[in-house]
Amino acid sequence: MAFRCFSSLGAGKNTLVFRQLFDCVSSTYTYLLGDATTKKCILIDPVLELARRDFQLIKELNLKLIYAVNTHMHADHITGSGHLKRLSGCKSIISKHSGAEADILVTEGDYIDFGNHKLRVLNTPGHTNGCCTFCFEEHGMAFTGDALLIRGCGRTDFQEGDAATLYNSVHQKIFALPDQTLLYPAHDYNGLTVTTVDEEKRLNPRLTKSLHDFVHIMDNLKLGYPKQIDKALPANKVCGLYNLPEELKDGLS
Ligand SMILES: N[C@@H](CCC(=O)N[C@@H](CSS)C(=O)NCC(=O)O)C(=O)O
Ligand SMILES: [Fe+2]
Repeated sequence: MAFRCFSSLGAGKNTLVFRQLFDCVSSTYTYLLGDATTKKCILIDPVLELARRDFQLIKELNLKLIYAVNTHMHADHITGSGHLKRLSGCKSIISKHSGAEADILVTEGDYIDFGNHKLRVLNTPGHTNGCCTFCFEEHGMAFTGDALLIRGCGRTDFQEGDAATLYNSVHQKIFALPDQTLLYPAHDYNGLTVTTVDEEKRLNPRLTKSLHDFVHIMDNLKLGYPKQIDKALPANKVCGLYNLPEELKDGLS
């Protein structure tokens, strides 16, 4: 399977290991965040079919995976969390409002620690009830899941989607972050990799509108359902290990 990989070190802090990884099938970004000093690392939004790729990279970088974190219960792909738990012994994390099982359930104000670094959890519902944005204040970064996409946002026509709730989440939580905050989404369908709070406040074609107009836009997107939704939702409710396709069961034990 082909995939793109982008990598960089965090500005001015040589203890951060950061990789943006991509799944071409679902256009999902997986983020590897590691602490070079303690070797502890986490993955945000891993994809089942690429869990071995991610684990191999972690081993090559001499890191130890401690958490597989999901920004929400994904509808378009099966999370790699369950497989990574088996491969590495890490723990899974998701919002307590997601309706999904995980080893650790988080909510607003909680922190996800990895070595000398930590992410602050913001609840940003609207695409789903359990959508979180993870703020990495030390490096001016935030991982927005499907709440905010680059020049777009998560759809609100299934799971517990609610356009007004999403609008308020973005305006009150994500747009309240410093303007230069780098925003990393869970997907991009146009080849873009990162944006900023300032860019989206000025240029997002949906979220620059009034609440009324935003709701109208979201009610009329007319998107096709994600191709993998029927297998992804039941699997992701239990960390990705339910009803796995036969070909993916090989090598999991
Ligand atoms: N074609 C893809 C699904 C695309 C899609 O619905 N993406 C979601 C995020 S994954 S739940 C979304 O919210 N999109 C918003 C948009 O404006 O595109 C597939 O078949 O998997
Ligand atoms: Fe989603």
